[in-house]
Amino acid sequence: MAQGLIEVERKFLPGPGTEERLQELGGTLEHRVTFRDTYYDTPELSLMQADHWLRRREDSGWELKCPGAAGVLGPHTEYKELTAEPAIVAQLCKVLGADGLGAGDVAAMLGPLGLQEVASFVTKRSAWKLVLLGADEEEPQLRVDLDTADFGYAVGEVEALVHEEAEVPTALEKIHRLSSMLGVPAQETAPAKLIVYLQRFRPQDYQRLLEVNSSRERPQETEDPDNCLG
Ligand SMILES: Cc1ncc(C[n+]2csc(CCOP(=O)(O)OP(=O)(O)OP(=O)(O)O)c2C)c(N)n1
Ligand SMILES: [Mg+2]
Repeated sequence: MAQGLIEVERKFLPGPGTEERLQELGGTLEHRVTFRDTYYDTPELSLMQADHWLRRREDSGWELKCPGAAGVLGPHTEYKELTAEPAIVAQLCKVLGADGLGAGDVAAMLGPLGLQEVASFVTKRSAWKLVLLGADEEEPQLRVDLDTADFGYAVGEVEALVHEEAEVPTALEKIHRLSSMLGVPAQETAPAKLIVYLQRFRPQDYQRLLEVNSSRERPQETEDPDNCLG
């Protein structure tokens, strides 16, 4: 993946007819894949509390999701995805206030930054792609992932990857249009697999995150010092 793409997505609860509906809408199944994600944070969950999400996906490496301009306002989310290890380490140092601690690959920095495993689970995913009828061929196609985690939670996401903030409104319009064609209720949101994992297996951590989220306000025009856009 190119460095620093912006992932705009909306999660939903899939039903038994979701795959059939995707086919009716002209969607094609790209692949079915199984992977393990392991998430890392400090014991106080400093990254998650700052809306940063560090994980290693088996066979594809490290990724850090950092908040984009829209954050988690509304039924969609917007995150910048860092996959180059030097960029991930630099952002981790910035968020954790460890500037000057050094550089290195992510694995080598886990100990010095006090990061440890907080969750690990396997996901079975069917990955679909779809171009909405009438859409300009230059415009990004949509992806729909239908995931089932090994602890029994199923969630779908309609997603677009864009290069610039200016492309986000168009992507969002398409995401909402496709979600509605899939029968997703306008205001429906579904929690991420990791959030459900924490709720079930690390309830104290989950509670800690809830408290931060309920007190966090992310007005769209306010600059966030930890934002990794730009
Ligand atoms: C309502 C709400 N949703 C998401 C978040 C942020 N968040 C929670 S966990 C989390 C990290 C996991 O993101 P997710 O999209 O669930 O991962 P996955 O679909 O497996 O990976 P992909 O293949 O798409 O890269 C985020 C960003 C939040 N703070 N609040
Ligand atoms: Mg996702």
